[in-house]
Amino acid sequence: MFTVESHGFRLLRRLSAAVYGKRNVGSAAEHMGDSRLLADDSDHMWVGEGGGRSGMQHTPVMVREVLDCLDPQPGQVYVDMTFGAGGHTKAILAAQPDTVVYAMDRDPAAHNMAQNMAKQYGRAIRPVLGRFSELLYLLSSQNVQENTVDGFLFDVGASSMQFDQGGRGFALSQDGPLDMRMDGERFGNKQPTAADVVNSLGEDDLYGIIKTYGEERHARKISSAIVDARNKRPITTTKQLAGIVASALAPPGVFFSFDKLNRAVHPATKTFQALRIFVNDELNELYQGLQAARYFLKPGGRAIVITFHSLEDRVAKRYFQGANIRQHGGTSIHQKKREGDLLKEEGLPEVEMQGPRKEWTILTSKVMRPHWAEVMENPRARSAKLRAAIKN
Ligand SMILES: C[S@@+](CC[C@H](N)C(=O)[O-])C[C@H]1O[C@@H](n2cnc3c(N)ncnc32)[C@H](O)[C@@H]1O
Repeated sequence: MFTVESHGFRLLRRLSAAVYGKRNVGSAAEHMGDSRLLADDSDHMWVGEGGGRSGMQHTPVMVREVLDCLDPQPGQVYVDMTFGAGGHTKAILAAQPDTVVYAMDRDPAAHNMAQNMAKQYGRAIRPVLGRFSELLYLLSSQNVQENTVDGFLFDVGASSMQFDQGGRGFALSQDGPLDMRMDGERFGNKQPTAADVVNSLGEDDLYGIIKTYGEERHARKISSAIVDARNKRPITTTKQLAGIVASALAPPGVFFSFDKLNRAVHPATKTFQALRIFVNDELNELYQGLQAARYFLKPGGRAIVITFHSLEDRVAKRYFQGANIRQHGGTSIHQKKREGDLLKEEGLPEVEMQGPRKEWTILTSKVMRPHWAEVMENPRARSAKLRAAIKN
């Protein structure tokens, strides 16, 4: 299982160091464009991707529920931790124009959008470029003090804009360099790409990533197929990887699962998701972001987290419950055993437990899901889960 400060985190740091020292695998820029192996190379937006047609702007999810939970009041201060295309930020400002929203995103393209939007909204939008894990530094350097913010919103994962640009390497539906970094540009060539991961890590590590972050039951077959393929030539494109995974699992053209909306799921969907989560260290980022948000929230301030994946949801749920995120709770004994075997913890410091006084009052005793009408309108919303809590 994913554990904060876990195997995955250390593996990523090790790989970063290796990439920083020497780029010895085909870089994402060496785009070779092999589409032969992909079972279907039509311009179809596969399940698990942005959920809209190419070129579409990101449609914000669960806007009404976000506003109900935040309940914005005049003079309040919010942090939109995942600005994206600014849909939620705009909704907050439309509901209550007399507020200030710090609009944060790690992706420089999203940050540019925030800067452009700020030109229309003036001081109501304050763009911030960076990661959740940098929040303490970033907000402090804008003179935001401890216990002063009224609300934080996390709408995690990747945006439709990220999926829609083949050149960024997130999408199964479009050929492009196998990159997947949300903020690769910020760190030059030092941060590992998905191509670095599939070409450099050992088979067991690949298995661990695909199994853990993709919750993929065919992880062993896939990791072995990746290693076989890369021994012939480096894996550098999204279509190449999608084809390798599809060929490992089924004859080309055969899709054996369907989503809730009865749409075919590409066999490589979970592998792509796993690589994206790993490359961007998404689970550790969320956990660190929640901790930093707590520091800045006023007592009575609210934190809202929208997730699209059970592992992310588990981080939010357990964090609000005050559980020790490094402990394996809330899963079956078999899952605990599998997860424990998969990623063994190494004596790292314990995360602080909630003391006798609860740190959060949970607003969503039952996780909130989007209304079916929203899902019909915006299929990307189908797996969204919203949790909200008040800082005590
Ligand atoms: C689902 S989109 C958010 C969409 C947005 N709510 C809207 O309405 O347009 C998620 C965004 O969060 C950003 N993001 C993901 N992880 C992040 C992190 N650790 N730190 C900062 N931004 C992050 C991504 O770059 C992406 O733009």
